[in-house]
Amino acid sequence: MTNPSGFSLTSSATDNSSDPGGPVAYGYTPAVARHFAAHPLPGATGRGRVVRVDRNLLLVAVDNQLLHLPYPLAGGIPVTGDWVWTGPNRAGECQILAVLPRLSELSRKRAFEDSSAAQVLAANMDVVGVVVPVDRPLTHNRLERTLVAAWDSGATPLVIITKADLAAVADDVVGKVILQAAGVEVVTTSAENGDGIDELLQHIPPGGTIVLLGPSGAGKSTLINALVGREVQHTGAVRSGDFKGKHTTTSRELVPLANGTVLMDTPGVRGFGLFDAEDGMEDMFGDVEELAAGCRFSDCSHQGEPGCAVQEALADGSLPERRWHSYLKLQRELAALARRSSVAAQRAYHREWHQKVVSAGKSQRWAERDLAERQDRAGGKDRKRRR
Ligand SMILES: Nc1nc2c(ncn2[C@@H]2O[C@H](COP(=O)(O)OP(=O)(O)OP(=O)(O)O)[C@@H](O)[C@H]2O)c(=O)[nH]1
Ligand SMILES: [Zn+2]
Repeated sequence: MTNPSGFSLTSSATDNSSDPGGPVAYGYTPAVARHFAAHPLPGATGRGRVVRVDRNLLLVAVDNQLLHLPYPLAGGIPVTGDWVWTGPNRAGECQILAVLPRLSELSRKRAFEDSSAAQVLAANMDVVGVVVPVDRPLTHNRLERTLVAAWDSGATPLVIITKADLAAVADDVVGKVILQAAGVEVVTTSAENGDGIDELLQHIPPGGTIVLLGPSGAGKSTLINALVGREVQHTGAVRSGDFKGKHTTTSRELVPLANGTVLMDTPGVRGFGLFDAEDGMEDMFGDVEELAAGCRFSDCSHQGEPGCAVQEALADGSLPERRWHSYLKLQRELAALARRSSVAAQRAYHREWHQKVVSAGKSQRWAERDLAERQDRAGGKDRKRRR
């Protein structure tokens, strides 16, 4: 195989038999290999992942090298985390040929933009870590809305409590956050004394990518340092197609961690706009709510009642249809979260009650029988399903 641009082509699109092909240190898992196989591209010879986005060039891990490559001429604008097909251009230089469909994405969407105008910030995260410091916990509402946005990205949210060593406040806050997290898993960490770091890593699937979101001062940088402290040194030199042989050290936004997972540390993503006072999610639909408050009936369902301000605004175009639909969608998601939250609260209550009974010296069996009887008395009909 010729190697005109000075780097080795270690895989081929047509050879998907044995070699893993892609940049394994950057999250190239068997699932990603299948994603490539499902989106073949004639002429593609390399499989890469965008490690950092700069103004003029993209830093891309291609197979087992890091390369600076120009933006592709067509086929979408890559963002950090994107999987790309690469191959030689006519001059024989490596270039990005196509961006694969994203498995998840975080995008910033301002209140009055429609979704096509949303700016994608990062792609293909598996876990969105919502960082909540014990010394300044989020309000219930804000945590819920952040979790909605995290679910919306297509990744799995994980609530990461930081600074748990601040004992005076920790227990109280941890308990509250677990209830508010509505069934989303919660890990408690302290970068100060190293607690919970291993547990956090275990919540990332093998080869998976995690990104951290959280307000300024939440402890993200400190947590990242604790995670990267175990970083595998990447030995491949960075080489640019334009400056052959010129080696440069470079910072990366995707950082391979020692256990094979990948940390995404993209400055623009960290705060994610969610926590900015001016365009916080909380304020996103203030105008819609104000509008709805002007309906003739206070319990207006906005579905055709007389004097409905929402229907009027939709009719005269002052409330765009799409915006009304996103408002309804967010309301539905919040309602679903609230339902899950109360189920989680019930489970937590039962667990706690069991523990109290057991620690009082009674058997678990007795506790369960008694619980079942209490539920029967309370009108529960599901006794048969109980063991
Ligand atoms: N006690 C304690 N303090 C911590 C811990 N982690 C971070 N801090 C402190 O919290 C403050 C903020 O931490 P950062 O890591 O800078 O927070 P950040 O989320 O990166 O903030 P931005 O860079 O503004 O987004 C610093 O003073 C840290 O020393 C911890 O585990 N325990
Ligand atoms: Zn109405």
